[in-house]
Amino acid sequence: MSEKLRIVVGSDDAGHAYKEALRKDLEASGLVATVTDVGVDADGHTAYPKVAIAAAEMVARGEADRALLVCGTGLGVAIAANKVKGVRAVTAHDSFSVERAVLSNNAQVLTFGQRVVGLELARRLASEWLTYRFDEASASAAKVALMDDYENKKDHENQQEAAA
Ligand SMILES: O=C[C@H](O)[C@H](O)COP(=O)(O)O
Repeated sequence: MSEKLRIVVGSDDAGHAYKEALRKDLEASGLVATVTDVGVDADGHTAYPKVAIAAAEMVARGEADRALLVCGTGLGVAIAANKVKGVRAVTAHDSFSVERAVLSNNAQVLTFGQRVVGLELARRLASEWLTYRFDEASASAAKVALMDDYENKKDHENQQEAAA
């Protein structure tokens, strides 16, 4: 396996228990370089977009390699993280999707729903997720690049519009 990952974890109150368990697993795994917890704490009522965007921005700035986020369904944190430029976030509750999220989509963000998936499955999926690395030389790379191209093109158009 290639070098150890820097991972950021986060959740809203609906995902707090899983986030805590997953953070402890990551810390104990010996397979990650750093684990950064962006909240929420046990009494936290921070809305899921705030936590998800904070984590995704760390990935976008290059301060973390990946993020693992939990809310009630996993959906809200994925939607919010995907608003951050350059970030690809997916909700995945099965082994094959977790594998393809990395190997096909180069998704840096994986999300779980505490109200959807069992804790032991989430823990297993997170440990599998750690073992995958996207191959920039794979046939999937050109497909992922199409998303970046679109994002960059829209950015450029918006900048031109703003300057006009
Ligand atoms: O996607 C959103 C999450 O499931 C969140 O934890 C719960 O959001 P809600 O309280 O708006 O249903």
